[in-house]
Parts: sequence; structure tokens; C-alpha cells
Amino acid sequence: MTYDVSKAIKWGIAPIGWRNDDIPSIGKDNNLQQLLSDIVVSGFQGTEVGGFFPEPQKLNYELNLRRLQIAGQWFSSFIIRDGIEKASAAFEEHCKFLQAVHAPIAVVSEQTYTIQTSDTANIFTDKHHFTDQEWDEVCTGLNHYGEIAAKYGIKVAYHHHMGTGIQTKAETDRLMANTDPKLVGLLYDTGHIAVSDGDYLSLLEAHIDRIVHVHFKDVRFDKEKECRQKGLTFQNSFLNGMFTVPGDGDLDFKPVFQKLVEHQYQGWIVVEAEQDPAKANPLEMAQIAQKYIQNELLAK
Ligand SMILES: O=C1C[C@@H](O)[C@H](O)[C@@H](O)C1=O
Ligand SMILES: [Co+2]
Repeated sequence: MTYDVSKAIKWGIAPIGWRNDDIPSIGKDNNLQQLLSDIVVSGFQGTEVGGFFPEPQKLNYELNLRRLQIAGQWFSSFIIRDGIEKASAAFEEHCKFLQAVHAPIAVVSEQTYTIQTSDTANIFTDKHHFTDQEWDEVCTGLNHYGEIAAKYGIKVAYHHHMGTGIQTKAETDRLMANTDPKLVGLLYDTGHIAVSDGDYLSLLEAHIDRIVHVHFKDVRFDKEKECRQKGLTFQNSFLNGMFTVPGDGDLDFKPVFQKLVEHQYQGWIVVEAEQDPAKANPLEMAQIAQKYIQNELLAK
């Protein structure tokens, strides 16, 4: 069968531009209906589940009214802190929710020792490095998550993330080498790897066969430089405008999209740009991203 980009790739936008789960005070006036309607107006097919989303029945009702779909949801994993058994029980509950909202992807990040929500840690220098034993626990636990997810028809997409034990390409390489490709896929997030390594294409090229979910997050290089020089926390960095939507920052998404298409990627690409909604109107940002996707990626 020939590969058809318009059928193979679904485009979403994450709630994080409207409301941020880690800072509940920002964007608190943006309710679910507003968010979902903005997503429709800006021409996206779906979203990920935000922390403020309701239980599945109510959510499905609001989604169906707007013909929107759920791509997936973030799962804060604590395999090292809690042990595999306890962490897996929490993950299984997560999968039940995802199945009830017909989502194909569980976005997993090991959050033991994360500094992404710290009020003081320098996000550019202070992250934790797993010990060999911690690596073994995480990889074993993630394989187990993959088995659980499969029972619900869901795939695990591991999210490499600034400030966590699996942030850099080298760390993601190690994770990919020590987990079962049938059980653990990769979420490729352009913004996180660009800020971490200063290079966002090598990770894509190295693990293109493992990528099961994509986040398109753009970076404003001038803001990144400023945040780095000041040694800001993760939250202060994004409140300071380090991230934005594709088309508004300095990353070139054309080679990324081309590579995904060349490899006949099937799945979601979700625009995800945490910023302060008081400074960056989320609907306007969604429209900038959609224009970039249509004019610079799909029209070429
Ligand atoms: O996928 C993501 C989910 C958020 O909660 C996270 O902090 C953000 O940076 C991200 O990339
Ligand atoms: Co992301």
C-alpha cells in the first residue's frame, strides 16, 4: 500500500499552552470547552490529556461534539522511588484511563530525581545521573510497562526530558539499547533534545525505528541563551519564553518532518509549547503553528 501522509500522520496540539499541570495558577481561566474549541478553530485533530481534564465519559462527550481525538497522556513514573510493582500498578490505572478515551499512546517519563519542577535547581547543569543499578531498574520496569500497555492496546512512548535521568542523546541511546523494541517506543521531542544537546537531528536519525510519538516544540535561541546564562529553573525558563510553537522559534522542522515521512511514520505529531498564556495567546500560537505546518511542511 502506498504511504499517504494525510492518513498516516495525525496532528495535535497539547493543552500545555493553555494550562500547565505543574503551575496550576497560570491559564486557570481556560476551561476544557474553551481549549477544545480553540483546537478545532486552529485546525488540529486532537490533543493530549491535561491534568485538569474530567473523567472519560465527560471527556468523550466533549471530544465527540468537536470530532476531536486523544493522542495520549503523560505518566509520571516512579520506578526507582517506588519499585516496579507499585509503579506498575499506577501505570495500569493510567492505561485503563487511556483505553477509555481511545488513546493509543502512554507518554512515560521516569520522574525519580527530576529537577523539572524544582524552584531552585539550574535546569542546564543540575540534573541527576542514574547509577548502573538505577538504569537496570528503569529498563526492567519500562519493559514491564510495555507488557501492561499491550493488554490495553496501547504503546509506551518514553519521553526524554530536560532535568531527568534520561535527557541527553547518550542517555536515550542507553535506554533504547537496554529495552525491548517490541515493548518500549520513543517519544521524540524536538525542544527537549535541542536544549539538552544543541542538536536535535542526531537523536531522530539514530532512533527513527523506535519513534512512536512526536512532540514538536520550538526553541527561541536568544531566550535559551539568556536562561542558560542566568542558570534558571525549568519553569522559569519556559515562563521566560524559551519554548514556543513551530514557526515562531529557531528550529527548522523541515528536515525532521522529511525524515519522518521518508520512514513512513504512522502516528501523531503533537505541537507542544509551554509558555505563559498571558504573554502568548494560546489560540494565536496554535494558528501560527498550523500555518507553519500547512505552508512549510505539507505544501512542499
Ligand atoms: O511532554 C511534555 C509534558 C510536560 O508535562 C513537560 O513538562 C513538557 O516539557 C513536555 O515536553
Ligand atoms: Co514533550
